[in-house]
Amino acid sequence: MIDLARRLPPSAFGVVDGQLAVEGVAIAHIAAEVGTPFYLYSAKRLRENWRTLADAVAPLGVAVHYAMKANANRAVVAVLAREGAGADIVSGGELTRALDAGIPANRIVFSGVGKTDAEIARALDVGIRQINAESFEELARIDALAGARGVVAEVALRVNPDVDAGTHAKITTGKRDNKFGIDADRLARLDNELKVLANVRLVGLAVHIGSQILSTAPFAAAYRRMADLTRELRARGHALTRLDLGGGFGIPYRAEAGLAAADLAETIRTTVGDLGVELAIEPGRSIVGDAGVLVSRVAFVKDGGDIRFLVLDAAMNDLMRPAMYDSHHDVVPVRMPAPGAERIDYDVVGPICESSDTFARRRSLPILAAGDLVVLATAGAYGATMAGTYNARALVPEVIVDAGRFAVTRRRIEVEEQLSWETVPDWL
Ligand SMILES: Cc1ncc(COP(=O)(O)O)c(C=O)c1O
Ligand SMILES: N[C@@H](CCCC[NH3+])C(=O)O
Repeated sequence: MIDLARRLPPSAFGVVDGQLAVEGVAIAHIAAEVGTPFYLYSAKRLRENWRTLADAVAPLGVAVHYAMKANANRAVVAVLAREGAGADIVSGGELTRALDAGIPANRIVFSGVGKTDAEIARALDVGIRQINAESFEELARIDALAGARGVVAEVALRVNPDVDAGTHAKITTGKRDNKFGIDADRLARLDNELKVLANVRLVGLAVHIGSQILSTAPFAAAYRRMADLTRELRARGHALTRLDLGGGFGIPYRAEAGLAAADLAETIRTTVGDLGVELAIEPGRSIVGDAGVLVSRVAFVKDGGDIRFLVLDAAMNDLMRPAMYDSHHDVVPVRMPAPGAERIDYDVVGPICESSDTFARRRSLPILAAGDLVVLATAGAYGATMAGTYNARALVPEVIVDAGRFAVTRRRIEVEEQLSWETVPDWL
């Protein structure tokens, strides 16, 4: 129905009085109160995405651990916690945020190649469900820290299955030359390693091959590999009862189809469904991606001769993905153009002094003027969590809408406040 807004899910985004609205609330109204740029999330869409995935895998008994790195906003995680989400965390900070949102410790798993002693110790102290260890070195460290506490740590071993996920090179994680997990053919070492690690109980294996994967084939290959390895290790006497299948389920950023939850469920069923283990997945992007947009105002329309630049007040520090991965985000004007209105090509850029501060090149859009609002669509995942303060910019606010109400869930952190984070030593 909104022809410009292919990536704005109609259950959350619509047009009211010729203006883009979220859950019936005019985005221009929120922008007038909050100031631009800001992230805007729909609680309704978060719940919808959660239920679509959780319901699809429920018949297989799959636990869903939301990957906090995609969006760790307090209100966003609280919405998911109330839906019954567990969490996949990669830092002590994410542990704090997961617990704060009300996710029970026994539904939290901890991934990551470089966990610190303090992070492991805290995870053990609060009693999380499982640590996903990524190396034999980490296994030994967990053993020592668990021993010092008189507890036995439940650990899954993340395996690198050497599967090409067919995604962007910067977000692939399951190839042998990636830093993640232990090579499957080095698992033979486990038998001896575990003999001397009395404070670690190996409960299962874990895998995560990358992000924004749009076909089931790489998942099927990785999951089959995990099924084989689980059987092999069991045959060697390891009592494995769990298998963590990771996340990575791709969503549409342009015209492509996302990975359907039903297809994922079917892939899980046919590859690991009969393994007799507790299964889990770790979705991030597929839960929050299309539930959020970045709202920005046009600062200038600059005539650059051959190129017309749409200079926004949002920049790469607010939404890093285009600069980092050349990723596509639909740019959608908040005021709907008249049918048949003229369109021209713009390079959509931010104000930062880097050429990579470019959201889109040669993007066909209706004619826009300084002061107009636009949204960058599909920005709910890896948007605010990857934002920074480059060029001494403010950290942008985050706003959540639910059933016709909106609230600023993180306020803008102005540079004056950022100054208070730092001191100048008096001996300098
Ligand atoms: C271990 C782990 N689990 C889950 C995820 C979530 O991935 P996605 O947001 O693509 O679902 C990631 C990020 O790629 C990850 O590194
Ligand atoms: N940050 C990446 C995804 C990486 C996922 C983390 N393992 C993105 O925006 O697409």
